[in-house]
Amino acid sequence: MSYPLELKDVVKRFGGLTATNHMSFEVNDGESLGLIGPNGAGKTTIFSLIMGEHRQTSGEILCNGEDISSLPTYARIGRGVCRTYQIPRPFSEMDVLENIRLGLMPNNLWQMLTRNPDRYREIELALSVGFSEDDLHRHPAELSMGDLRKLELARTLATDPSIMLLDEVFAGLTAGEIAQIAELINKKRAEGMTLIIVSHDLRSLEPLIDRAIAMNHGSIVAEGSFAKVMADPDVRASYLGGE
Ligand SMILES: Nc1ncnc2c1ncn2[C@@H]1O[C@H](COP(=O)(O)OP(=O)(O)OP(=O)(O)O)[C@@H](O)[C@H]1O
Repeated sequence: MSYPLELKDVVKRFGGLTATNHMSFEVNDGESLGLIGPNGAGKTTIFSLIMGEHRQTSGEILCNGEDISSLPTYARIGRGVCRTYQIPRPFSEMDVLENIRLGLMPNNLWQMLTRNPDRYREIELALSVGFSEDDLHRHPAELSMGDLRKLELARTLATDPSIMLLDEVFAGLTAGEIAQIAELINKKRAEGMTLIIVSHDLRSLEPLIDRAIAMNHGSIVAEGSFAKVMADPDVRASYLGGE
C-alpha cells in the first residue's frame, strides 16, 4: 500500500548532531497529522527533508509510493507537496498579488518570461485566504503577522498542492487571526487536502488534526489520537516538563 507521504528510517545529521534519528511514519490520504515536540525536537528539519531543502543522511522519503529522496525541491512541489515557513518569507519589494504570482510561476525560465500572469487566479487565491480587495497591492511591511501567514498559505496553494506542510501557522497571531487560519485549514481538510501541521499552540491544533506524533531529540516519542499522545508519560516529561 502506498501513502501520499511516507518516511522510512530517515536519519539527518548536522555534523555531530542527529536532528532526525531513524524516523519512520506515514500520512494517509486526506489525513491531518499534527507533529508536536519541544524546541529543537526536529520538526522543522522533517519538513526541510520532505521538501528536499536538506538531504537526509540515510533513509527514504516516498510520495505516493515513489522514492522522492533525491529529487530537487521543484520536482517535489510538482508532485503536489508544499510547505509554509515558521518565519514568513515574502519578497518585500513585491505586493500581495506579485508574491502569489511567484507561487503560480512554472519551473521553466522561458515560460516564466513569456507567460502572461493569471490575474484572475492570483486574485481568487488572495481572496480565498481572507484578503480583501483593499489588501491586494499592499507590501509585506504593511501586513500584520496574520496577513503574512495568509500570504504564505496563498503562495503555497498557488502550487496546486495535495499535501501541505504547515509550520507554526499560529505563531504570533491574535485570537481572531488564529480563528481565521483555523477556518481555512478546516476548509482544506473538507476538500480532502492531506496535511501535516507543526504547532506549539496545542489548543488551536487539537481540533484540526486526526492524529498526532510527538517527537523529541529527533525520534518519535508517542503516536495516536491527540488525547492519547498528550497523556503519554514520555510526552509529558519531554514536552510539558512532567506536569
Ligand atoms: N541547518 C542546520 N545546521 C545545524 N543544525 C541544525 C540545522 N537545522 C536544525 N539544526 C538543529 O537540529 C535540531 C532540530 O532543529 P529543528 O529546527 O528541526 O527543531 P524544531 O523541533 O523545529 O524546533 P522549534 O520548535 O524550535 O522550531 C536542533 O538542535 C537544531 O539546532
